[in-house]
Amino acid sequence: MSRLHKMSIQGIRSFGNRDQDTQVITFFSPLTVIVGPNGSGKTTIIECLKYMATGIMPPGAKTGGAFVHDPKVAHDTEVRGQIRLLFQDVTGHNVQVQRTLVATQKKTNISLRTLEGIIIREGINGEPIQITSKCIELDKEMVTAFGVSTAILENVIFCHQEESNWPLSEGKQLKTKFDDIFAATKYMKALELIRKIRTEKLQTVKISRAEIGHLKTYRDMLVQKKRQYAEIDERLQTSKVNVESIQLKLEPIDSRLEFIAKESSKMVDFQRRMDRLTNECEALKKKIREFNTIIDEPFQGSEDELKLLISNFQRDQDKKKRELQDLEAKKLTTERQIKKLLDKRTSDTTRLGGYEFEEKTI
Ligand SMILES: Nc1ncnc2c1ncn2[C@@H]1O[C@H](COP(=O)(O)OP(=O)(O)OP(=O)(O)O)[C@@H](O)[C@H]1O
Repeated sequence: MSRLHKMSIQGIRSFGNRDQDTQVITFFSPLTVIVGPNGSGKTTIIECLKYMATGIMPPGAKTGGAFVHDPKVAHDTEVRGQIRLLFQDVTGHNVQVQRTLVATQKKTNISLRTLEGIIIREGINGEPIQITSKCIELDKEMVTAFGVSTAILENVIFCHQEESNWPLSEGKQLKTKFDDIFAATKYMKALELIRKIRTEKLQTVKISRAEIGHLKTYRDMLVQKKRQYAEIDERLQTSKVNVESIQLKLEPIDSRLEFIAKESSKMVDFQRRMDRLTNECEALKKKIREFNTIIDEPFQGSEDELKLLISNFQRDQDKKKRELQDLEAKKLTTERQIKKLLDKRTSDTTRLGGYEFEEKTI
């Protein structure tokens, strides 16, 4: 449970803005009674507590600057109102908060501005940790520290005396207050949102169920495909083993086939040679037959004797060729001599003709 310890007020309503005007209120447990004559500042203390806890100023304070000590009363153009509160938060740690307001006297009115607040917390070892915080964040921090909602702080705990009769007000107003206090509006909105989200989620569930149905079919198909794949893979592995053993068996067959191919190629060459030789043989046989028709008396001797005979024949032929060549050379020489003699006879005949002509003319 949170608990108030002390609060100092300076420059708020009737509390002056000088240092010596600062008032410190110490709160007692379980009860603190604030007693004083009218206008002495009892309501101001409650307003200060409410402002510190919630950041909510009394009605009209923002526009008129009536919450801060009046600059006219202080005979100054600017008055700084400062409240400090020391309390124990719901976790049992001491927290010190400071909020500052500045009221400036303008020509016709007073303007009000809020300075950044300060929170000082106790660290793990009791050392103070200071955090400067923007007003809105400070308000949230205070709600957390007090462990009480803003609506309860505003309408129940620090309720302004002029508004304290709200439990006796009309039904609608009363409902609004209760809605505020119990944050019913938020709950209604939250419920509405939950219903909306539920509908959406139900729709999603419906779609998801349909998808699950499809996915189950796909999963079954996948399982079946996987099984088929495993079977095929197993068959493939067996086939691979078979292929390997067949390849091993094929190796000698391959080398045998290679050998056969080489032999076959040799055979083809041999066949070609044989064909060629057969043709040559046939041609020779034909020639022999032709020779046999020419030869009246076939040679009866051995091959060597024939070869010798042929060699002698050729030698005779060569000799005769040489004799023929000699004779032809002689013939040529004789022909040249004849030609010379004929030429000489022609010239002699011509000369003789000339002599005969001379003789006749003489
Ligand atoms: N802006 C201001 N500057 C200076 N003094 C102010 C300012 N606003 C209000 N006051 C003074 O503060 C006092 C009001 O104090 P408060 O209402 O807290 O007294 P109270 O003790 O609650 O009185 P009551 O018993 O009548 O409710 C008045 O005396 C008023 O003149």
